[in-house]
Amino acid sequence: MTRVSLPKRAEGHDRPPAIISPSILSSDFARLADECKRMVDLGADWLHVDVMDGHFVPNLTLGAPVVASLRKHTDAFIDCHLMVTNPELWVKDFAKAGADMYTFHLEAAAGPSPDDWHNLAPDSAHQAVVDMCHGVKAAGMHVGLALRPATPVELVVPYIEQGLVDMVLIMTVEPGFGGQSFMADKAAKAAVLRRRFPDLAIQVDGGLAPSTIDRAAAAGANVIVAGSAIFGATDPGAVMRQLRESVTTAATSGKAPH
Ligand SMILES: O=C(CO)[C@H](O)[C@H](O)COP(=O)(O)O
Repeated sequence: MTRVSLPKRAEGHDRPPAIISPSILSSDFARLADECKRMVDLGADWLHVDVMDGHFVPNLTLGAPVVASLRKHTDAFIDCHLMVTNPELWVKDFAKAGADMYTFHLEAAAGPSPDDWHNLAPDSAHQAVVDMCHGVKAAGMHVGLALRPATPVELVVPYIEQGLVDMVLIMTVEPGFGGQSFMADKAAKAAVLRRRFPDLAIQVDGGLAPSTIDRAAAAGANVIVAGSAIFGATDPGAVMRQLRESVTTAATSGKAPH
């Protein structure tokens, strides 16, 4: 059983509520527990933990032991983004550490070779990805499926249709580093999913800020990850309120996602 349920779409809204998930990649790791508490006190819904293995992406961050330490200091929903090859290796460790969401990359789960995802058919589910989804669920976490900027969004549809996925993460920068520029055309992928799946949690990650959020909100994203824009602000609470307001306004505008 997952520890916390995902919030549901309210009547009159065209998507589930806004969820703001500050990326701790931009925090002071030496003061991680305090930084996370500060974010939650200022209005963060989730805490986004970027796990990088130096292989799937050219950067190294942290693993399950850090999540386990953090869990001792917070009850907040811990939203883990695994930018790793072989994501199946770490499912049990992250579940034991207290992670709530385990988001892995379709490209990493599709097969042993980094290019295997090119062979996925858009209209059928691939067994390795299905097995990953079942494994994460069985371990008691929510299932997130992430896409690199170049990966077509249609590839995730079969897994959503089969009820295997709780959230899709659309990367709006090349994964690996905080502080990059937002790719607006990648945010538009959210509209493809939102038109078909009004209740799906759709996360966007990379370059989100008050200056870019409207594009992601118009496309139908509701889970917003932001690192540098929140941690680098003099008033992080105000930034989180702006991000939330943009998503809520778009969700009740009656306009089709675009
Ligand atoms: O996944 C990530 C990088 O791979 C980060 O979560 C993301 O880039 C957030 O940082 P910023 O908001 O500064 O772009």
